[in-house]
Amino acid sequence: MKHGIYYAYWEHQWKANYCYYVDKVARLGFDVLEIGCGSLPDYSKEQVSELKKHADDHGIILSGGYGPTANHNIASKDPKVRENALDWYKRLFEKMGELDMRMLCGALYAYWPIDFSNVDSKEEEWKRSVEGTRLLADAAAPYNINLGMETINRFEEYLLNTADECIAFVKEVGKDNVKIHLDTFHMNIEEDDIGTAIRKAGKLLGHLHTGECNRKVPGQGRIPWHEIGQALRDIQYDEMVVMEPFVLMGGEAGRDIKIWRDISKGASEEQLDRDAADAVCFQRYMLDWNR
Ligand SMILES: O=C(CO)[C@@H](O)[C@H](O)[C@H](O)CO
Ligand SMILES: [Mn+2]
Repeated sequence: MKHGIYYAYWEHQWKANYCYYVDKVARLGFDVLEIGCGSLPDYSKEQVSELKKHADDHGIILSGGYGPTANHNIASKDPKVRENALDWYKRLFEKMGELDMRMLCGALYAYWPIDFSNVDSKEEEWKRSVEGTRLLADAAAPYNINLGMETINRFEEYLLNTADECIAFVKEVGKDNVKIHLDTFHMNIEEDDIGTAIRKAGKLLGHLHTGECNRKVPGQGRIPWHEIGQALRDIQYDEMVVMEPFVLMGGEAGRDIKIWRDISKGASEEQLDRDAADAVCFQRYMLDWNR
């Protein structure tokens, strides 16, 4: 099991200087840095090789998170949008390949966060999404990239809210590199039983995000970590566990994640760092059955 953190814990925008965060997370005791992929297709050769060198020098694995914008919606009603989205993802996969990135996760089956004033019937959306995801999977396969279909709560998404829905979706897509991606924050809202959801996902679970009920770092809240650790052991989960805390107001991230108060309580960067370092120790202890 590899333990990671999403860079946006420290940031307000959906892009950043990832070299800085590679250095930081290596120092704090992580194995993985998850980066926001929105800016990657436009990276120059130099930017790619600089980031790759940082990651290699620090022994950090990079994974990719992406909340697709509406113009990157692979399930859009508009065929032109779907076509442009696929082209954009192809450029992304090429860059991810150069960076040795093997996981892209998020609401890749549609876009995020959803504008609920403009939704189609779930059945129609699902059908287009299955087709679009198959195309994405075929484009990602030559680079050995797995796609994590993130199961997201009802206030942000409407296609995949529960593990059951994600299992059905991934099975229908039927591509080896399309995996289930669960997130403890969303599961806390939607699942009857978090352990059961993980066990049902079983070998199809390809990625896991962690965070408390209010998106603080693991260990500062009331998510049932013992139950999750037991379920991960039951399915012998051996992929990445990436914490995704969000505690800062403002910017694109504050708006999309809906942070309307300073959850960090004015924490300095040093304090955020200490909390992350404590959280990764906690997460290894609670979840890593193979440690
Ligand atoms: O859990 C979420 C959203 O609530 C994320 O994983 C999201 O997809 C990512 O933050 C976008 O970059
Ligand atoms: Mn998540």
